Amino acid sequence: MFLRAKQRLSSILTASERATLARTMLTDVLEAACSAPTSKKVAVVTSADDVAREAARLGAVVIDDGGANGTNEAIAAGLAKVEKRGGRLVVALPSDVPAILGEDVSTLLQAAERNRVVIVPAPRDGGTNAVAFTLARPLQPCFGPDSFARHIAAADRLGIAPIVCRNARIGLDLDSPADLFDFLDLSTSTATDRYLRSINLGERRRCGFAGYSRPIVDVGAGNEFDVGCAK
Ligand SMILES: Nc1nc2c(ncn2[C@@H]2O[C@H](COP(=O)(O)OP(=O)(O)OP(=O)(O)O)[C@@H](O)[C@H]2O)c(=O)[nH]1
Ligand SMILES: O=C(O)[C@H](O)COP(=O)(O)O
Repeated sequence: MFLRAKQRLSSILTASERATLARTMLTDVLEAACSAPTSKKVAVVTSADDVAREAARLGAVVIDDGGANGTNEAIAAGLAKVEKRGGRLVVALPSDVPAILGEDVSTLLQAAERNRVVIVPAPRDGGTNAVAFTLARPLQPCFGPDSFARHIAAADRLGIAPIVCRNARIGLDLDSPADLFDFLDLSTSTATDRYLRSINLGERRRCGFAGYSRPIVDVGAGNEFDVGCAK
């Protein structure tokens, strides 16, 4: 439910602004996923009616996650239904990475086609912002604290050396005020950028959120490739 989303932004956004941001980010992520030349179908996994309505309006298939408790249960519910409908290759994305481009989704699908498991790290917190894999050898979703390391271990359990795709657009999930400012600095042509500027977020930055510094978590060496940032 959009109104329950993005609680970590409560210090800088009102409840209504957080709900609008969540809905707007979903629009950007779905637009990118639907525009990816190699993606066949886009599904949104949710049990929230407002999210389901918005996803359907944006042309996505809606999969009811049966009230899943958290990302991992939701992804598992979604994968089960995608497989039943004949799905073969999937990219699992959160809805809070609005800088993502259609070509990024295609890159993940093509890499998963070749290598069977692709992991996109969230460099700021050791998390994971996307995984792609074949349903013949599905990767266990391990989202949560230190999920990047846990996804690497899950690929290892499959006997697969995953591709680590370090993509600055997908790697920026909007959880904190600093993430919002970093996102605005990308100056993307997204609905999320237009929305954040429409509520003068930059002004709030000047009123006391300046000077944010952020540690970068080293995701370690490996079978990696870098994708540049959006402009
Ligand atoms: N279907 C489903 N998706 C989820 C769930 N939890 C997280 N997600 C997805 O994962 C993304 C990233 O999760 P979070 O960063 O924790 O998003 P959030 O819960 O709105 O953020 P906070 O309230 O600040 O923790 C969300 O934008 C959703 O797309 C869930 O319980 N069910
Ligand atoms: O690794 C994860 O679970 C994702 O990056 C989401 O993490 P977050 O809840 O901190 O956004």
